[in-house]
Amino acid sequence: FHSPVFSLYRQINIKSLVFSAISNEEDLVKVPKKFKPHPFVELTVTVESLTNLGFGIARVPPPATDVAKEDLASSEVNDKKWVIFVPNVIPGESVRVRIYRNHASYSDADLLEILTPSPDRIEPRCSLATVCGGCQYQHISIKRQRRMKTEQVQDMFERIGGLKKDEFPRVLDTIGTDEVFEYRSKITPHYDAPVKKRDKTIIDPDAPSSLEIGAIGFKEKASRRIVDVPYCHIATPAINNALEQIRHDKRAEAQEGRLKKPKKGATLLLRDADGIVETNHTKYVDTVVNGITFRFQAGNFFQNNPYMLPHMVDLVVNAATRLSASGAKMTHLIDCYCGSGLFALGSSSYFDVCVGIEVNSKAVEEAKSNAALNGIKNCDFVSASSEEIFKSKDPVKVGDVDEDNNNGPLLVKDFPRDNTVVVVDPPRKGCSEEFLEQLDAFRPARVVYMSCDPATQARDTAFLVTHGYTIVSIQPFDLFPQTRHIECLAVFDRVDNAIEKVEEKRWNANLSHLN
Ligand SMILES: C[S@@+](CC[C@H](N)C(=O)[O-])C[C@H]1O[C@@H](n2cnc3c(N)ncnc32)[C@H](O)[C@@H]1O
Repeated sequence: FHSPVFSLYRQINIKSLVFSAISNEEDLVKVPKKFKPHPFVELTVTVESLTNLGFGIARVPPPATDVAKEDLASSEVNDKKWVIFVPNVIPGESVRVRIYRNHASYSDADLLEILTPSPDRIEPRCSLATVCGGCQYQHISIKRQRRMKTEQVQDMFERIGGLKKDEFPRVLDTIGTDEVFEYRSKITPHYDAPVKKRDKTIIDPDAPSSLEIGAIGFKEKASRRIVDVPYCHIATPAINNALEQIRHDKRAEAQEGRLKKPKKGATLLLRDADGIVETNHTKYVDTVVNGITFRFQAGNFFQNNPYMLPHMVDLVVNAATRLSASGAKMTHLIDCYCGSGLFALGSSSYFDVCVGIEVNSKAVEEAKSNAALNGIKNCDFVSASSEEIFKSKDPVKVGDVDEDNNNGPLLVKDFPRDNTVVVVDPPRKGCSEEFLEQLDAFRPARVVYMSCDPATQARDTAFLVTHGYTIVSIQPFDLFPQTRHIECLAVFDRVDNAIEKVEEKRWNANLSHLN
């Protein structure tokens, strides 16, 4: 197993550097030294779970000098156990590892040997899988990958969302398509600053030298170094067909002195839109999702798994269009963080009015053009931060409202809240408190929350639940098989009289505190 960092150290005789070599957990308990495994120590550990970055978590107990052996099982000692992160493992596996870096409260280790492999361990398809940071789970069966994703979401809603298991519906099984390789429609390989390559046959030191690009690929696991990736197994075949030529052309540009920024590294773009691979960020590409054509700049945000994408839109539409608990029909949709209009346009035929808001003005232009391109007249898009949506004094401009309901300008804050769904799909950092407070002040009948980071989604869930929303469903899905990434859709319905109920709960809590 390749070691990402400290490979130089590893070339030295490691054993000779370890002054108190510890061979396994049992020995560690006996070693009379200050607890913190020394770098280069080899240990046998059992993997308990995975971090959200896909590393295995193992813990070793403090040595016997710190704690009596009979107390080792106590929960207090459990808290004192030293945490070790190991790549390329599966919970339940017993593995042999070597520490290579100590942090204040945990260590990073290399995987040396798998002693008890998990029944879910499989041979990775890619020969770079243990090194390349692009995939974390190629050694795990897809069934187990998806089960782990469900468990991780459940854990985050309990731990970060502060919810008790019986206080919210069980997280649904992670769904995904059969395309678990060759699905990714955008990759962005990097290379570091090119180095000078001198022709060794020329003796003159001032003779011109050409530039040479080293690895072109993705960052190594737990390192900033780039791994050369000539073929990416999760990228679409069209991307892999183009990749060889693009790598060759870039290297030729460097050698012939044609690079635009010869002293810098760079990131390349390969965007596959329905089989055509675009490498220019500003060129427009077309892709069709559920019968709607989306035209956007190749470098702009667009969901990267065309196989899962139609299902993702269907999930949002199904959640958004259900009747409310009191039987009300949803007629108005607000798509916050709307990008080039995926959810607003994808849902538009089920609603009277849809409005999207997006901070990237280029994406808003695209969303408006996409509405026109598809003959959709009931959608408007606003270029502003989502925090502004309920403050907006600009009337919503949609064909049907202007022509048929000539009742004056329609502002978003005046949407009928009992018939309004707010879809949110924020970046990884989730929604700001300012946005959530406005959402709470508007109090739509339903919130449909799409997230690429269930940790921040769980945090925002805590806000919604304490502000009178109930969780209808939590559905993770596998947008990026073989990787640690989890996409998750959580649906919330407003509980009528919730404010009174929340106040009542707070009041009771205060009373019980007094008792
Ligand atoms: C995860 S993407 C979702 C885009 C779109 N829903 C889709 O699926 O194609 C998040 C989007 O939020 C936008 N964004 C980030 N912060 C924002 C903010 N404060 N207000 C509005 N949009 C924001 C980004 O530009 C990006 O387009």
